[in-house]
Amino acid sequence: MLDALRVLRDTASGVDLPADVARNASLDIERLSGLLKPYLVADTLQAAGRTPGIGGRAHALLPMVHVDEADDNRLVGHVTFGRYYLGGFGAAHGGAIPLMFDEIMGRLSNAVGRPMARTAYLNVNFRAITPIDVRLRVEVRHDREEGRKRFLTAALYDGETVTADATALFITLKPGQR
Ligand SMILES: CCCCC/C=C\C/C=C\C/C=C\C/C=C\CCCC(=O)SCCNC(=O)CCNC(=O)[C@H](O)C(C)(C)COP(=O)(O)OP(=O)(O)OC[C@H]1O[C@@H](n2cnc3c(N)ncnc32)[C@H](O)[C@@H]1OP(=O)(O)O
Repeated sequence: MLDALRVLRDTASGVDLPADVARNASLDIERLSGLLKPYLVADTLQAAGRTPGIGGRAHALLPMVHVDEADDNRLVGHVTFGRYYLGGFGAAHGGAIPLMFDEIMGRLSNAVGRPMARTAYLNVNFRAITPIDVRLRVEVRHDREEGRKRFLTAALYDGETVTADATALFITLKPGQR
């Protein structure tokens, strides 16, 4: 369902509709919302964002990063920002890129049984335009750990060009910390 929703999101972002088609589409989307509403649950029970086995953690907002290689301290994956993430002139929105970094760096930070950590900072440099609808490579490194602090770095590549890179600090939550 989320795959279909992603396709809808990209398609809806890319069209310019006549009014009658827009009205009919709105009615269909409202009908779908009505179909799902009886299944709303507490946020601690929802599938979205809490299902690691499903692409993008089943989180509808997240760009889908496919992991190609990973070990305890390094991850290589690929991502394609669809039309939904367009900022302008063929480039991904500058907010979508930190979103992707936070997610994939967070995933490596929390991997291999490391206890849950939260992002304390995420610094992103935009080095070149990040094109939409192009398969990009993302590389993440877990560089070092100092007590509760985990330092990670990441870069996003279009071919050999680094389009953005990031440094992040994740802090391990204390027992009982929410
Ligand atoms: C949203 C959570 C998602 C969870 C998903 C759940 C289930 C899904 C299943 C699997 C998950 C798999 C992957 C997850 C993928 C992505 C994860 C995304 C993560 C996020 O997107 S998460 C949301 C954004 N994030 C926040 O919402 C943080 C708000 N904030 C806080 O919750 C606190 O702020 C906290 C806990 C960070 C620290 O608070 P604290 O009280 O525990 O610790 P304290 O402040 O003492 O800091 C200890 C030492 O870190 C230094 N320090 C702290 N902050 C610093 C900074 N900014 N710069 C430089 N140094 C800093 C201090 O200076 C001190 O250093 P020292 O010990 O040397 O004095």
